[in-house]
Amino acid sequence: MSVGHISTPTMAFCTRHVVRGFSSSALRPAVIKHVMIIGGGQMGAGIAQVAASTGHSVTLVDTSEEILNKSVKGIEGSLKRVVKKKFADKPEAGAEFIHKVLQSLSTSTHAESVIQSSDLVVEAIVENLKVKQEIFGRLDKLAPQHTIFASNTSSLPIADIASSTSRLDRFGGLHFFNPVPMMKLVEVIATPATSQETFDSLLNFSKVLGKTPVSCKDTPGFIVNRLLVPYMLEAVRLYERGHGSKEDIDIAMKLGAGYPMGPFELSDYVGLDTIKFIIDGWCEKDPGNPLFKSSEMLNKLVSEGKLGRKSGEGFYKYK
Ligand SMILES: CC(=O)CC(=O)SCCNC(=O)CCNC(=O)[C@H](O)C(C)(C)COP(=O)(O)OP(=O)(O)OC[C@H]1O[C@@H](n2cnc3c(N)ncnc32)[C@H](O)[C@@H]1OP(=O)(O)O
Ligand SMILES: NC(=O)C1=CN([C@@H]2O[C@H](COP(=O)(O)OP(=O)(O)OC[C@H]3O[C@@H](n4cnc5c(N)ncnc54)[C@H](O)[C@@H]3O)[C@@H](O)[C@H]2O)C=CC1
Repeated sequence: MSVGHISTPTMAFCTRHVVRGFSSSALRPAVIKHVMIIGGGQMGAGIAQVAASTGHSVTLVDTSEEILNKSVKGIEGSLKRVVKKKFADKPEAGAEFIHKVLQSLSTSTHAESVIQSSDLVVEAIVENLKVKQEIFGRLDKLAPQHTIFASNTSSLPIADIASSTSRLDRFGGLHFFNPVPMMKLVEVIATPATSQETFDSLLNFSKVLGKTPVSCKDTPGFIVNRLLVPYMLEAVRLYERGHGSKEDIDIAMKLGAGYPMGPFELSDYVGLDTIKFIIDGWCEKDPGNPLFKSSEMLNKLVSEGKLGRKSGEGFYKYK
């Protein structure tokens, strides 16, 4: 399926190679023009939208046309919200902007046929190490030398994901926040093997997207999730202990701590499956750490398919 027309792939490295191990005359961050985003869920669709809105040609990849149709519908809806503000007095310019963004966006169920023209691959599929390794390992064999790989993982070590490829110097983390069009932060993660040029390219790319990047080490949860996820789990445990209703806890953290969403609203927003993957993974690695203890309530909701907003029910019900 094609939403828009992809222009002829731009070989951003036609003048010089910029990654370690290449015959580069000068080491400079790469110019990233064509981006492949793998995973058209909440995060992948948001990243695709922002990248297509900032002059990149973008291909969004997922496993079925049905999912991709839904992703594109979501992007259209989000673009309308953006345009309502950005072009408040100029509806025609707003409509033209949406048209242009959608022209820069195409979709595919076959990453292999897109990889040759990709300067950057951003993976935003399910939070599962084996699945992420499998997809990167497969694409690594087909990707041009210059192509940079990045994962949007919330919690998995970037080095573990990268280990399925032969491009350790051209592999890093690009961790976006939900909802991507609104959240200004990107955590840029370097492993010990990530080259400076790759890291600089990822920093530059984040800035071109209009985001503020921060530099992170490849440690569990990087910065934000290392603080945020134990907080969300502690809220669930507080509720499990009967020390507050979820509604009161949410109100308390919004009005008492100035958070835009309470911990239960935020957990539903992020996705309970994602939170469970994160906490289970950390608990497995560091079982004695009380901050990484799971919750029976969370496990039960996930086992019942109550994953939060995306499934219609989590801690709360959504229509
Ligand atoms: C798990 C991980 O690995 C990392 C993570 O992502 S952790 C999660 C991080 N995210 C957060 O903490 C989000 C916290 N929540 C918020 O910041 C806000 O509640 C929110 C921005 C999501 C929504 O804001 P709100 O005031 O509650 O709701 P709402 O009035 O609908 O939206 C506010 C504005 O955002 C815009 N907006 C919200 N979602 C949008 C989207 N997906 N696309 C475009 N615009 C959007 C709305 O159009 C609205 O604009 P106006 O104010 O101009 O009308
Ligand atoms: N939900 C959140 O708030 C955040 C999530 N993340 C991370 O981003 C990633 C994606 O999360 P979400 O978008 O929330 O998940 P999601 O469940 O909304 O979307 C995942 C998408 O990946 C697709 N997918 C699964 N396997 C695939 C494959 N082999 N090839 C192509 N597509 C495949 C699924 O069909 C689905 O559309 C996870 O690693 C998560 O930890 C990062 C920041 C915030």
